[in-house]
Amino acid sequence: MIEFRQVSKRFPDGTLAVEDFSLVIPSRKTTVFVGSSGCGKTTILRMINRMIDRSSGSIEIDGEDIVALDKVKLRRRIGYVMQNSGLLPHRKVVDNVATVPLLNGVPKKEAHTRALELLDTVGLDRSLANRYPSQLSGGQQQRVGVARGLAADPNILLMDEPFGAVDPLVRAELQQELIRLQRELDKTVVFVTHDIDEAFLLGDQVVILQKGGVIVQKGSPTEILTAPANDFVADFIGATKGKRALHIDRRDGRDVVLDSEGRAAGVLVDGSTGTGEEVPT
Ligand SMILES: Nc1ncnc2c1ncn2[C@@H]1O[C@H](COP(=O)(O)OP(=O)(O)OP(=O)(O)O)[C@@H](O)[C@H]1O
Repeated sequence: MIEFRQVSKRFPDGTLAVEDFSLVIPSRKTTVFVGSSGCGKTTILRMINRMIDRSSGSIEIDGEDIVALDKVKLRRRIGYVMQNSGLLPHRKVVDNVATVPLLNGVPKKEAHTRALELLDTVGLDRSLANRYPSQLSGGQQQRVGVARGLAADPNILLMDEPFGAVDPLVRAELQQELIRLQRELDKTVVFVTHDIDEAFLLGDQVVILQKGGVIVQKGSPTEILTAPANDFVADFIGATKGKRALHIDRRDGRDVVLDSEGRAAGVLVDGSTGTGEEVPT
C-alpha cells in the first residue's frame, strides 16, 4: 500500500504543482490518475519513486516513509514506464531490458535470460532482442519499455502515459496486454493518463484530478459513472454530452444497447463475461 499524507510539492521557481494531497493506493490493484494537462499527475507519480522529492507531508510504502530510504535503491525497486519508452538508443533491446537487474548486481547471463523471458511476457518475439530501439515500431518500443519496467520484478509499477504516443489501434492492443499482465503479475500499478476512457478501462481505482493535484473524485469506474461528484466530473467523463447515457432498445428479441445518438453500441448478454453478437450499425 502506498499512502500520501498531506503532500505538497513546490518547485524551485515557486510553482505549487501539488497541494495537500492525501490518498491511499491499495496494493495489487491499478490506480489511475486522470486529469487535464498540468494538474500534477506526473509530479504525484514521480514523488513515489523520489524522482521528485516532496516539499512537505509524507509518503509511505507499506508503512515505511520513503524519505528514510536510499533514493537509488528505492528507484531500482519500483518499475517505471514512460510515454516515449525512455529506451537507451545505443543499446540493444535485450540490454535495455537487462539494465536495472545488472545495476542490481544480477550476473550478466542470468539478466539476459530473464530479459528474454520478459520479452515473452510482454508479447514480443525474441528475434527482436538484438535490434536497437530505432528498429522497432512505436508499439514494440512501448512493450520493451514495459518489459524494462518489470525487469527487477518490482511490486510497484509506475506508468506515465505509457500508451500516449502510439496510434489508437496499437493503444487498444497495449491496454488489453496490460490488463492480461496485471491479472498474471498482480502488481500495484499506478498509471497516469488524460484519457478518461483509458482510466475507466484500466483502473480499479480512478482518481480525477484538477490543478494543484486536487482530487475532485476517486472511486471505481462504476462509482464515478453512476454518481459523478459534480459538474466538472460529469463534464470530464462525458456525461453531460450524453456520451455515457446508453439506453436499451428491444429489437428482434434482443436487448440492444444504444448510444446517445441512437447508434447501436452492443447487445446485452446473460452474465457478465458472455460474448454477445455484434450488432450491425
Ligand atoms: N521542474 C518544474 N519546475 C517548475 N514547475 C514545474 C516543473 N515540473 C512541473 N511543473 C509544473 O507543475 C505543474 C504540474 O505539472 P505535471 O507535469 O505534474 O502535470 P501533469 O498533470 O502531469 O501534466 P501533463 O498531462 O501535461 O503531463 C504544472 O503547472 C507544471 O508546469
